[in-house]
Formats: sequence, structure tokens, C-alpha cells
Amino acid sequence: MKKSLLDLQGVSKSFRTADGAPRRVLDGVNFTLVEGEIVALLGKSGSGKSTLLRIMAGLIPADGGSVSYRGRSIVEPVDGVAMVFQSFALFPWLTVQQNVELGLEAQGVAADERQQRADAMLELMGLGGFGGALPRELSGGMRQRVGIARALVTNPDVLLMDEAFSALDVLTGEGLRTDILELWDSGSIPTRGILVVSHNIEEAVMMADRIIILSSDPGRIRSEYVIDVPRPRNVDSAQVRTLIDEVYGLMTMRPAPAPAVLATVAPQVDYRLPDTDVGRIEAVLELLADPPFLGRADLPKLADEAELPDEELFPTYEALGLLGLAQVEKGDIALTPLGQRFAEAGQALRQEIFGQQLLTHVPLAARIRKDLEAEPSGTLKEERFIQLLEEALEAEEAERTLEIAIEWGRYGEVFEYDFNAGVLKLPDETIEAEATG
Ligand SMILES: Nc1ncnc2c1ncn2[C@@H]1O[C@H](COP(=O)(O)OP(=O)(O)OP(=O)(O)O)[C@@H](O)[C@H]1O
Repeated sequence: MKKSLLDLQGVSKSFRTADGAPRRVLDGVNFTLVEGEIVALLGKSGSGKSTLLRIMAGLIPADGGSVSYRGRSIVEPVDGVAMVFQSFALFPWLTVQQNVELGLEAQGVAADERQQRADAMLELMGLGGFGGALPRELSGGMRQRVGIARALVTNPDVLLMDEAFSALDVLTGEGLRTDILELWDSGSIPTRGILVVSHNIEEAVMMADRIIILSSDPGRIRSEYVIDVPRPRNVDSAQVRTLIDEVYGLMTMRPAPAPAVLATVAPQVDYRLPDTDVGRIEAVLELLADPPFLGRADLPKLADEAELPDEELFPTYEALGLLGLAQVEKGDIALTPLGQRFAEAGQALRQEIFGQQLLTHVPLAARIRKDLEAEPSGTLKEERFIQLLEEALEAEEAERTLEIAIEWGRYGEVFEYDFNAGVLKLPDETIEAEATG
């Protein structure tokens, strides 16, 4: 059996929301990284991926469960586990060489050896000759090479990478990723296990032996996907395209409800609404309805056509699914009959369909509408709903979720909103109809 490098059992973590209430970000996470594997961790924004990585790096403690590296409990950063950050995290006043030597200094390595090892690592990372440069003199891609060199120079047993390529342009990110895989696959580095957090499905499929998908609120491991294809992988091969499709499907799928509640299952009032707007929802729906897709599309192909990044497309797919306008299955997205009707409808009918779906499928919108109807004035301050959401979400999330509900609600003519007063109200015609009826 392969030896375990990192082992997490029943790990939980809560943070305090703005009003001091604890909010559980991770709950009962079990995960083992074994020798010889690259694992990619995917999940929606805010699902707790970085938190999990920081726990493994010993940068923050878990609240519950056990976290160990080669059988030893992790309570602080340990030699043997190194991390690469999205933001590069270089010291701007230190040279490239000094930045790379930092990790060795912390380990008490003598100056001569530090210099030698840093030189060799800079050479390996294609940075030979840049040792004396300051970070600001380098391009983003080269800066991240420094960040990676600083982690690798310590000869880490385990390398943790937190969206290490996402701040780079696509080509630069791909180049760097390929270089790291070459170092790994050729055995040029002593690292025995790599864990990468990513937003990018293609990146995960190109790199990993295993993909783990984290669900949100609280973060739990929702699915695991093994990729049994030798590296280097060809991104254009049918095999890799199929894998990307399947992972797309897993990512956009809402967790399957228990069969008994299939018809009635609805998210909670405090469900974190997907961060997308009506414009994007309409645009993606139209793209899907039009040729060449005519109602059904392969997700990566739709992504190419839409020219939107995954971070914007995923929430939009989720919104379409939530509202019953489209369904995602196995790497495809298909319009439902109602979604088809929506696509063919004029503006007024679109808004009506949207409003009805909102009331049926988004409990927060239904709650706002019901509370407004119960008020003689038909108006309510938005604070009330912010407070309601803050019972489960942190302040910023609560505000964002309400903002989305308000935008959707206005479009669906379910309620109106006075921006200056921060007041929600029933649409005028509802109040008139109630007064006369
Ligand atoms: N120090 C902290 N104090 C309070 N809340 C925090 C703290 N760190 C993270 N959180 C919250 O925990 C949740 C998970 O954050 P985390 O950064 O781990 O998610 P993520 O999946 O990495 O997101 P992203 O993909 O956007 O980077 C978020 O709601 C975040 O706001």
C-alpha cells in the first residue's frame, strides 16, 4: 500500500461572521494524499479550498478532527510541506536570489549551501541570471517561477499550490504548469505528493491523478474522480476532452437530493445564490437556444462560444438549473421545455416566467414576497433580510446574496426596490389589485 503523506480525518473549521456568530466553513473532511500522486481540489468560490490548504500547511489550526503529515500532527508549518500562493507572496525589497533563499534560512541552512541550492533551483526554473533582479523587474510569469523556486528549494516532500497559475495569462500559466509536471514526472525534484487548488477544470484534468470536488456550506468532499491517463496529456485528445466534460458535469451538478424529496427539494432561505446577473443568464440561455446548439450543448464548447471565464459561467449554469430553465447532465447542458419557452418569448413573458420560477425555486425571493404581502404598506427595509441572512452567512455574503435576490426579483417583477431608501416594496400593480380586489 502506498504511504500516506497528509492525512485529514473529520476536519472542521468555523470562522466568526460579522455579528460574532460562528459559521462552519469545513465540516467532516476526510482526505489522504498518498506518495506518488497529484491531487487537484476543485470547488465553488468560498467552498473552503484555501482554508483546507492553509490547514494542511499548518498556517491555521482546524477546530476539530485530526491533521497529520507522515503520522505527525500538524500544528504549525512543518519542514517537508511547502506552499505556493496565487499572489506569489514575494518580498519586493529582496532580490530574486534572497527570496528563494528565505525558505532555507528558516530551516537553518548555512549561507554557502543556501546560495548554491538557490542558484541550482533558479537554473532549473529557467531563471538563471535573474538572481540579482528585484521582483518588480520581472513579468508575472517569472515572479511566479520565483514563488515556485522558493517552495521547491527546500526539497519539499509535499507541495501545496493555491491557484498558483490563475493570476497569469493563459499561455504563461500553461507553460509553467507543463514545466512543473516535467520536473515531477522526470523525478528531477524529490517531492512525493502535490495538491493543487484550482478553479480551472482543464488544468485539474491535465495535472491530476485524482480530482476532489468540495461542496459548499459547509465544505465537504462531494465527489472524487480518478484520472488514469499517463502524462504528458494532450489537451486536444478525445480522451482528455471527455474527461474535461465529465468533470464539468460533476462540478455544475447540484448535489443529488434524496429520491423521496426529489420534487419538493428546495434550497434554504440562506442559500448562497450564484453570483450572476440577469444579463448573463439571458445571454447564456440564448446562446444555448440558438444554432449550433439548438437547446443542448457540450459545456466546454458552450464556454468557448460564450467567451466567459468559468468563474462567471458556473454561477450562471447554477442559476439556470436553480430556476428550472436548464439542466446539466454529464458535461452537457440542456434547456428544459420551460427554458425553451423562455428563449422564444418576448420580454414581458420572459419576465413573467422568471418571476414565477423565482417564487417557486428561490426561498429567499418567496420569503421577501410573503413578508411584503403581510405588511399593510407593502414595504420593508432591506436590513431585515440582511439580518436574516447573517444568521447563516457572513456580512459580505449576506449582502451579496440579497443583492442578487433583489436584482432577480426586480426583473421577475416579484418586488421592487428603492435603492436610495434601501426599501423593498410590492410592485405597484399588486398593491392596486389588492386595494380594488
Ligand atoms: N480568516 C477568516 N475569517 C473569516 N472568514 C473567513 C476567513 N478565511 C476564510 N473565510 C471565509 O471562509 C469561506 C471559505 O473561504 P476560502 O478562501 O477557503 O474559500 P475558497 O474555496 O478557497 O474560495 P476561492 O475559490 O474564492 O478562493 C469564505 O466564505 C471566506 O469568506
